[in-house]
Amino acid sequence: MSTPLVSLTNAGKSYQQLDALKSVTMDLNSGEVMGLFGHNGAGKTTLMKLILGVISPSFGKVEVMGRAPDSNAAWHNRSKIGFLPENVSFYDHLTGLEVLSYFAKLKGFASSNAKKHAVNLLEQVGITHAMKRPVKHYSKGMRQRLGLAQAFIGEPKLLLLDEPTVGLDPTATHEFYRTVDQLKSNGSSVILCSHVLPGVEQHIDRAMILSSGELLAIGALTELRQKAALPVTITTSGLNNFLVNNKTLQCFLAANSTSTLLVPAQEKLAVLQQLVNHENLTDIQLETANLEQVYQHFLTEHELVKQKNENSLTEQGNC
Ligand SMILES: Nc1ncnc2c1ncn2[C@@H]1O[C@H](COP(=O)(O)OP(=O)(O)OP(=O)(O)O)[C@@H](O)[C@H]1O
Repeated sequence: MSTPLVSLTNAGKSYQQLDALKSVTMDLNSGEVMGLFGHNGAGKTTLMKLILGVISPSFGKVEVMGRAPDSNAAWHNRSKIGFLPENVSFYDHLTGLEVLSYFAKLKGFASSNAKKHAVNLLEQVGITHAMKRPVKHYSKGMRQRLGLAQAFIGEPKLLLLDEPTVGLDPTATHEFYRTVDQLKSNGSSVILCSHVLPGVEQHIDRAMILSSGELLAIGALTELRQKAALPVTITTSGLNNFLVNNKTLQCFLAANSTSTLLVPAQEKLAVLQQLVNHENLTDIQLETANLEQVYQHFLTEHELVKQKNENSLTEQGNC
C-alpha cells in the first residue's frame, strides 16, 4: 500500500488549559477528497494549521509527504501545497492579476510564466473581467474567487480549503466543485472544511467529524451511515390507509404521516417488496440519510454521552 500523503498519529494541540485538538489519528491518500466538519471552535482550522506546519503539535505525530510539516526539511514540500484560509485578505492596492502573479512567483514560477498562469486561473474562477481592478474594489464573492485561484496555483498535490464556498454564488459554487473534481482526477488530495453540508457529499470520498477537538467519526459516507444506523425514508403514494392498518408496517410510520415510513436499513428490501407488490401503489421514493443527518447523529450521540458522564460525576459527588 502506498504511503499516505498526510498522516496524523494521536496528534493534538493544546493552548494552555484548552485542548483545541485531542489525539487525532487520520490519514489522507493521494487523489482523495476529505470533508472536514464540525461546529464553531471544533478544531478544524487547528487541524489544518498542523498539516500546514504553521503550528506544531503539542503531542503526537504529524507527517505530510513523509516529513514533519513544521520542520525545515519540509520547506520544499510547501510549494506543493495550496491553502485557502477562512478569511482571505490580500494587498488591497494591487490588482487581482498582480496579486496572483506575485503569489505564483512566490511559489516558484518564473516571471513570464507567473503572469500567464495567473491569467488562466483568473479565467478559471470567473474574474477575468476584473483582473485589472484593485482588489479593494472587489466584492466579497470576487475576493473569495481570487482566494481560490491563489490556492489552485501550480496545481497543488495537497489542497487545504477552509470554508471555500463562503460568499460564492451558486454558479461559482458549482464551478468550484468542478475544479475540485478535476484536481482529484489529476491526483491531488483535498481537505475541505465547510459548514454548508448540502452539495458537498457527492464531491468527497470520506468525511471526518470533529467536536470540541475530538474526532467523533471518520469514513466514507456509506460507512458512517451504517455506523449511525439511521433509517431509510420510504415515501409512498396511492396506498391510502394500507400502511396504517398493516401490523408490520405501521410501526415504521413517520410521526403524523400515513404514507412515509422510516425503515431500518436491514429491513429495507423486505419492506420494499411488500410495498411494490401492492396493486394501488402509484409511486415510491427512497432516501438514505444525507450528510447533514449523519453529522447531526454523531454530534447528538456525543452530546448525550457527555451529559451522561457529567451526570454520573455529579451523582458520585453527591454520594
Ligand atoms: N492561538 C490560539 N490561542 C488560544 N486558543 C486558540 C488559538 N487558536 C484556536 N484556539 C481555540 O481552539 C479551539 C478550536 O479553534 P479552531 O479555530 O480550530 O476551530 P474551528 O473548528 O476552525 O472553528 P470555526 O468553524 O469557528 O472556524 C477554539 O476554542 C479556539 O478558541
